[in-house]
Amino acid sequence: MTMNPEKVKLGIAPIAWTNDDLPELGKENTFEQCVSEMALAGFTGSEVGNKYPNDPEVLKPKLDIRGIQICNAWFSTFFATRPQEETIEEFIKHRDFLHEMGAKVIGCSEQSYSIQGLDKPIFDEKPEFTEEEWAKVAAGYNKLAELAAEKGMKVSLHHHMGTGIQTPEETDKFMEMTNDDVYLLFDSGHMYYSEGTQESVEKLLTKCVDQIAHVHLKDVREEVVAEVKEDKLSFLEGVKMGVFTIPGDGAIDFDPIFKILEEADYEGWMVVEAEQDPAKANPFEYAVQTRGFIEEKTGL
Ligand SMILES: O=C1C[C@@H](O)[C@H](O)[C@@H](O)C1=O
Ligand SMILES: [Co+2]
Repeated sequence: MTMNPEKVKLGIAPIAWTNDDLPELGKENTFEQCVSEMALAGFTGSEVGNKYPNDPEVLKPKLDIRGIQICNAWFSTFFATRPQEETIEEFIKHRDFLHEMGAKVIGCSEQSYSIQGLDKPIFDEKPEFTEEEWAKVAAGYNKLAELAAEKGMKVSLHHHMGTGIQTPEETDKFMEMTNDDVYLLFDSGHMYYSEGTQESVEKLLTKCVDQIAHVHLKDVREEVVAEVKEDKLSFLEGVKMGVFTIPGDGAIDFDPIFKILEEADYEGWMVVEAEQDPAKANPFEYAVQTRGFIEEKTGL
């Protein structure tokens, strides 16, 4: 199976070098080492990490010289629990920064009541939204889509472990409740982690594929998921133990994932986002390994 390199671009996230959610992981890795190794491993896109210069005039030349483009950056929304204007105000700043950097997509996650950064068992205490909260979230994202369109950009929702939009049913509900200009950021690792089956990943992907604006590729180590469940561990404890890994190194079969995207004529970025402890999983070596895996599977 081959994917069209004119349509599908490959990026990698800085989270494997320095983890912004767990800053002690990879604190020794510098911004320049990170982006140099991304380029050396054969990637042309990156998301934005905390160590990246936040002035586009400083950041852009440092990426241009390495042949790297910014394709997205995480944005947290709080529509269920805070006044809409608060999220909107922050979103406009974020949108304008990404627009200046040349990105076309803004990947957002609804973080009201999220436990992803808390010391709570990830499989037992995820939030559930009331119908009233769902309505606020949907209205908020419809507004973000309009604001993104002002700059020719797309807003996309990242379904995420430990949030109110984690499972296939919740993701589906979100997509049904929002307008057609609200897109999905599909993350293979989060869907597999939530449901534990290849089938659920493929089913959601097939159902939503025409609404996907951005893809995060990550794999899952099933034996670590079992420990997380058994010992009632938090999301970040799971990350430290290696619940996520690079595509090709875990339980997920990526052949059907690439096939579904290709058959739907997916156009956009696929970003390897495999957060692990860099002391145990050398980020450059893992980047090179997964770049080879993706080339073998897709021809990209
Ligand atoms: O897109 C993501 C951003 C990270 O901060 C997050 O926790 C990770 O798991 C992810 O998928
Ligand atoms: Co992700």
